[in-house]
Amino acid sequence: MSFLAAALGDDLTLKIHAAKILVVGAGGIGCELLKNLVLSGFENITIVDLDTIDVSNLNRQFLFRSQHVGMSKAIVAREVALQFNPKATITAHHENIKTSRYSIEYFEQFALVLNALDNVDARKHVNRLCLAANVPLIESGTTGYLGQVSVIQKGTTECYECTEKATAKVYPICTIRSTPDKMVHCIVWAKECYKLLFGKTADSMLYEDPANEDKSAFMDQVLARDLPPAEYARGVFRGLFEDEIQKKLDIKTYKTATKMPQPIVLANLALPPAPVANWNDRMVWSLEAAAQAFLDAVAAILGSNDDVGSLEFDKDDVLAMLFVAAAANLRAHVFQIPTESLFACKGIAGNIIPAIATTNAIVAGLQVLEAFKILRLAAKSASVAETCKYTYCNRSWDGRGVLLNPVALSAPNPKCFVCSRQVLDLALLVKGTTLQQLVDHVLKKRMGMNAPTVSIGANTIYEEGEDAEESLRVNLAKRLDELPGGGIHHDTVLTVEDFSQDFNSSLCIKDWVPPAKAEEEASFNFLLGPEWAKWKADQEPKADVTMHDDDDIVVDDTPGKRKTPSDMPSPAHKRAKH
Ligand SMILES: Nc1ncnc2c1ncn2[C@@H]1O[C@H](COP(=O)(O)OP(=O)(O)OP(=O)(O)O)[C@@H](O)[C@H]1O
Ligand SMILES: [Zn+2]
Repeated sequence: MSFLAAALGDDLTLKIHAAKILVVGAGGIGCELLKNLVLSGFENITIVDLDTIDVSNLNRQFLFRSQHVGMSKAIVAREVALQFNPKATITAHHENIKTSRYSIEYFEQFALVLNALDNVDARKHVNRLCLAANVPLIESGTTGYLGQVSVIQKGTTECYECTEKATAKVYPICTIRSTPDKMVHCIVWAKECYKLLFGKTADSMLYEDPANEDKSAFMDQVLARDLPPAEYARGVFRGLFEDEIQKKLDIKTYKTATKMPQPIVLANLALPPAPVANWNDRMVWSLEAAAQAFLDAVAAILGSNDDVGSLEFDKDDVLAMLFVAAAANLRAHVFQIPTESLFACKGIAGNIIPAIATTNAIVAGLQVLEAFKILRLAAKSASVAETCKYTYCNRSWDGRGVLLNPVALSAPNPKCFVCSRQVLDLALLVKGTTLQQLVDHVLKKRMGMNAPTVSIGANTIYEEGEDAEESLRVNLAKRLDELPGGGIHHDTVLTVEDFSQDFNSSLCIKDWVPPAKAEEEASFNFLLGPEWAKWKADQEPKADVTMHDDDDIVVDDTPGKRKTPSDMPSPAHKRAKH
């Protein structure tokens, strides 16, 4: 430590010892970061992580060993890091950083916050709390060989939400529903199938009105929920992989296809006796094994889960993954697409890019260097924006022969609805939208709010959080135009607030009829801010413009890690629902 003190100087060394810092996340980056911080002389650290240690973490989260599997990441990370410097005070919390106890006042006690997270949602939340508490935030992320570190300070630098974090992939809906030609299409379909059978059925892209005479052949089997699980599983199998495919062949849906789909006749399969769940997950199943896995998974999910009807796919849920891998493989058999192992399916389903320990180590090291710069500044007149850098790791040497690229931090985006509090246009079909959809899809999922309050003028129509008025929940089921206080119409300005994040914004509603096709009826479309501006600009008459992506869907398979600029699709790419 004395060499370090000589290198850093007494002044900075003292500041490092005294600084109270918060680390959010004790995963791949967090373990490296905590180790670095302790070895750099930081002695007052709080670490928060909601997760427990999984065996798959051990290859890169070096504070953890096999005896720790199942234990809290934050608590084990604390115990192991203390061994590097027993004098340090490390406080560990096995909790979600979004819980109300981590309030703005809580954040105010820290000199610095360092993020080591893996999802955009938690990053947005910490971003808002750091802005509200006026504490500098050192943000980080890695995706395979790519990684970046940036520093956020209220009012002087870009915040985490000044630029759109656009990572969702877009697939044409007809490819998913009718003409898959890659395993990823089958997996997207299988995830929708999971929602159809075990989640919110009507929200699935595969759902069709049971009263519709032309509905797909599988709908009746899907809705026959009072059958015993094993019988139900066989019925759904026949509906999805035999009857529906045969029906489409009969009505010549595939007459121009180069490869004709082949229905799978369950009665003709010699199913293996052993349960497939015990097999090696790197093996590619035979058709019979995939069929058995499908039947087992459906029966097991129905038999073991009280939440059927509201389940959401999670790649780490063994039964959910078994179902998706089996359903995707069966569909791949039907469409003569090369099949994949459960392990490979999990990679595609979770959109996993393998984490690279070295990238995590580089990024965690860069975070500590930025922390040194911020502490050095404390008493001086220079600002974070002038001194700190946004640094990204390239995949290979760039034209100048560098792997690590430090660039100046950008100024706040004056159009940012978070740090510049701009009014945003929100276009949606007013008479086709409920308050619940607005709250779930726009306010929470898209705008990153945790406990939203919604008001029209002085009328609060909905609120969440501590002391929230429960009676307002009845408004969730109402259509926007039927809400109290005259309802929401074209050009109504809504105030949306989250007191826990010191966040507020105004949304100017634009009544918009999405040019949805029949397949899209079940999904909820909206355009927010720049997307609406682009939509309007695209409507201006132009010579010879081909609208090619009418029937695209956005597949929510966001890997959750922030990407480097070169890797980021443009915001317009994010929701190409034209
Ligand atoms: N809201 C949150 N509150 C606290 N910790 C969080 C929150 N969201 C994510 N984390 C933690 O951030 C860490 C991110 O680490 P990392 O990217 O290595 O993910 P992982 O879950 O360990 O690995 P993988 O996703 O590859 O299985 C995880 O330990 C995760 O539990
Ligand atoms: Zn911003």
